[in-house]
Amino acid sequence: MNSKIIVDNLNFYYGNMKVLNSIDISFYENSITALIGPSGCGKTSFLRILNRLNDTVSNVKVEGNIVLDGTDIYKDMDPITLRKKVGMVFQKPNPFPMSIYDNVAYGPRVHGIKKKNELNEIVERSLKSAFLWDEVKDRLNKSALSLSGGQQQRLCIARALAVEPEVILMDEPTSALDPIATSKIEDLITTLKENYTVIIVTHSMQQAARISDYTAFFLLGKLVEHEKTKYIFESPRDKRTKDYITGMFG
Ligand SMILES: Nc1ncnc2c1ncn2[C@@H]1O[C@H](COP(=O)(O)OP(=O)(O)OP(=O)(O)O)[C@@H](O)[C@H]1O
Repeated sequence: MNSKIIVDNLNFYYGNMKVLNSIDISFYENSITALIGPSGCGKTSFLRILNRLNDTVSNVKVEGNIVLDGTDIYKDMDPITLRKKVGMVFQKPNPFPMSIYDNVAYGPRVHGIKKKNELNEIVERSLKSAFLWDEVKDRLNKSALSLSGGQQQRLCIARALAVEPEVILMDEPTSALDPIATSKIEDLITTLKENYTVIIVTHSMQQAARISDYTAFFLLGKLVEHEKTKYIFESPRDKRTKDYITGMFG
């Protein structure tokens, strides 16, 4: 079990407000980790720290070390390189207002790929990996906004995959979707771990239990427990974890 990302003694502040407190956690290669916890406990802030999305927010402070494959992502890596390695999928599907093809080709073009046949190959491969190819192969030049919500979210996953990241962050990627679309995305996430390290924020205990290998329970800015998902759900060590997953609070 190789650690892909090691977070060591992370503190995070919005202004004077400390929202993450002494977080130590590792994320393992080819595994899915679910981040769970009540609203406001800092899950989204934590996820955004992992690809430096908070860089643009004023008055924030990050303390501690976050190391990706041996390199500190704040001290020794620029955000562009980081975001190529660490992709993100958001809660609400957010395709760009352009064609399906151009959405997927966007990242590779930004990174300098111009040859049509190379782009065609990346678009097809990414859409296939996102389980969307068969549904859109005959209308690649149609607007991405013409797709259903579930298709749009799979397109956003294809867009993230197109730059060949190593880690994929997902912030409640199914919360805006119906059960059928959710189930498709869950199947897709499960296949992604063959090639990627996946970290997903979810409010659904069932989803965490269904798809993740590891679960991390956050409460009031602290990491209470991080274990194999099976242990978190069958025999949590901490009473607060047990209370949360059994619906006693949160
Ligand atoms: N841009 C911001 N500026 C100031 N405070 C913020 C900002 N974003 C979040 N916060 C605060 O930081 C804390 C953690 O928020 P965060 O969104 O990370 O929690 P969360 O666990 O993801 O919540 P939810 O499950 O509701 O999405 C909250 O108290 C929130 O109000």
